Amino acid sequence: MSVYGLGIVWANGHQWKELNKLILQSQQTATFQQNMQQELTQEVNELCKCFSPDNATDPLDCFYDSTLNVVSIMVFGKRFQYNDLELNTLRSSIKYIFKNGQSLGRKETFFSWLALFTKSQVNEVVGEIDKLHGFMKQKLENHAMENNKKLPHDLLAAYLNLSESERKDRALSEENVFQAIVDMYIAAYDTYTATMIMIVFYLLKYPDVQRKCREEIHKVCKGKRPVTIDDKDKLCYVESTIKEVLRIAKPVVLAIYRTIERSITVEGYNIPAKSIILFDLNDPQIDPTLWDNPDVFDPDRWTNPHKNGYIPFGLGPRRCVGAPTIDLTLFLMITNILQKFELVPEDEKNLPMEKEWSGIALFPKPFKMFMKPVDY
Ligand code: HEM
Repeated sequence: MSVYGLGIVWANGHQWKELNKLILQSQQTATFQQNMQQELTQEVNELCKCFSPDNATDPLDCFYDSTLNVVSIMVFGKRFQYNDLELNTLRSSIKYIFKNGQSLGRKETFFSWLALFTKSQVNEVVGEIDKLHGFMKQKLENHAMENNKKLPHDLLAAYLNLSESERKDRALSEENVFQAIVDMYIAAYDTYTATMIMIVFYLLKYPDVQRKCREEIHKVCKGKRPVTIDDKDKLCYVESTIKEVLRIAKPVVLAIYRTIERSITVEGYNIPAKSIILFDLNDPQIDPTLWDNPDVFDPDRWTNPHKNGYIPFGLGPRRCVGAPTIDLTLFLMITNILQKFELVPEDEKNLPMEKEWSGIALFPKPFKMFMKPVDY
């Protein structure tokens, strides 16, 4: 199988536009959001079972599995059980590709990558991608049999809902869509995991912020009902806390690189055509001309909405294609965890602010934590 030029991340022009439209549209239906909410409620319950009130646990592995499940809900409409065979297959393939072949789709990087790896290693990555395409094909066939075309609540259903002629377009061929799905898993793997872990880290580091979040949740969601999408506007302090972590901790620092077609001049510097541009998403988020005391973690700063300088998901047409859902997902995951559990660090004196760079995202240094049930 050749994977050159397939998928969304390394595509341009018509192919990129069509895949971007399909993925964004699939997230916009009310049925998508309802299904997301339903599946995430289960996801939170299962994720919390990985933790205990008495034994401290490192959250990393569970959070990686949870990331795979978030993308699986978006794509297939369903999460997997943590011990499910299908999740094991997905995990091992994504991990392998992530470690060994992130830039496989791009020809020039593919060749420099080839120089570093033997032919059999290259074949192995392509083999893993091939396996994933087979997995997607099976899922697509199952979806077609389930006949849920009328109310699509995931990407595969939205794809099946396209007309015959739309699917004849090469940009929306099965193998292109399957590779875009692989791209989604790869794009989410470190970014979403690092973001969840970072939010939890700040809640451990700032127990007063955690307490205020929980108080707000209990006040708004009187009784034991789970937090829902409709509560989003009412839980302003939790929303502000999530935003403030994304601003100050910048789990994802760099946008994906772009090339420019024509030469341009920026502040007196000439940038020639075909230059590769990589911009730093962190800089505007801590720019003292845009933010008061930018180095201070202060969720209350969001009481006055900020328009400029907040770009954790990138900007422009190539902004993160998962962003509309991720905003919702982070909210539902964090609120539903905090509603039921107090997050307690194993050692509160050992939560250093230094971060570890994975090559894609910034993670806190490893830590362990307890989850203690709270009365509500
Ligand atoms: C909190 C979690 C996430 C953060 C902070 C994040 C951030 C980003 C950023 C900064 C970019 C580059 C944007 C640019 O170049 O301007 C990006 C691209 C992308 N993200 Fe995310 N992302 C997250 C989660 C996800 C998830 C869950 C998915 C998949 C479902 C996803 C799919 C993608 C894809 C496919 C691209 C490439 C888009 C393109 O090439 O047009 N991301 N993301």
